[in-house]
Amino acid sequence: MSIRGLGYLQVQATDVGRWRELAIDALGFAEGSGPDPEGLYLRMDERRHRLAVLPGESDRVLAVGWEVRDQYALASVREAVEKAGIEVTVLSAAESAERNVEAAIAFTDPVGTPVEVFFGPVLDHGPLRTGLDQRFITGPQGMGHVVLPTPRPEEAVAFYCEVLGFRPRGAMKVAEAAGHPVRVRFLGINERHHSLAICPAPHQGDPGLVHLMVEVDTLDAVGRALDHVNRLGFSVSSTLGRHTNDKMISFYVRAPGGWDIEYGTDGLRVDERYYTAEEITADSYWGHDWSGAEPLAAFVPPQA
Ligand SMILES: Cc1ccc(O)c(O)c1CC[C@@H]1C(=O)CC[C@]2(C)C(=O)CC[C@@H]12
Ligand SMILES: [Fe+2]
Repeated sequence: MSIRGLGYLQVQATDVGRWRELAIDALGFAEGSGPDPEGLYLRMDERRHRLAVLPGESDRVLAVGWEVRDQYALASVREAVEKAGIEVTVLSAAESAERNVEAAIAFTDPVGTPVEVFFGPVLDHGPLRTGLDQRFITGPQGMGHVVLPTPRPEEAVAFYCEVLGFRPRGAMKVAEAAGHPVRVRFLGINERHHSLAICPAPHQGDPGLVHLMVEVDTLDAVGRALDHVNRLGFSVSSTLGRHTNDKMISFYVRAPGGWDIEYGTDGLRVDERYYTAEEITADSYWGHDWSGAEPLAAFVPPQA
């Protein structure tokens, strides 16, 4: 169908100051612009912002923003989502302006994730000063990928593939339940290997994210980011490693709020003419040692 890529992510955070240290001082995002003077708006490219961190009482995802080509594509997505029995709201002109897009719709996916679909991002043509002299790999591959936790992964995968037009890009067995394999499933919508992964998890609640992956153009930038992350006292959830499916060399850092940012380089570009969905049996060729990770909030029971 017509979704082109991950366009933006909006999260709510209890500690925006610490977020600023992570995103700007350690990972080299550029400061962007947006409507909330207390908000942190992070620029990766010519968009005014890609990641918005807004102050609030809890740490949670506010919107996963998927981009479509134009108003006609937006209308067709709206129709498909409504036909699937999901209520859709059209964002007001003011709400669209806040997101720096011409128009957007909002709905909740079948497993509880707040989703927005938009077209017409407003650009900032001023110079982009990233902190590590890096370029973020965005453009036709979108801003990166998100991994969503859910106790009902099959439902989520069916919705994203059958209603929104994502395509399966392989899987990895992570557990067995009642003799049946439980899999993380990777879903793609453009040349990026996956723009979305659905991760089986005990509950859907806050923060509602496992990680956001962003990609940069050089291994040196990834290395420098890792140095800054360590220097500034952030917890490294997974050491540097190379994934077996998207071939990305990345590390994972714990963001304030109990989910991770994956920071990588050298990701595969999928050619749909030849691609078939494969099952990987290891997450990485080397590295990616998760043994030092604090548990992800999505895997800690809500009452704990
Ligand atoms: C396996 C894999 C391939 C490509 C990726 O971009 C990627 O993030 C992953 C790892 C997915 C997943 C995760 O993020 C949370 C912790 C998980 C569930 C594991 O413990 C193994 C796979 C991991
Ligand atoms: Fe990832």
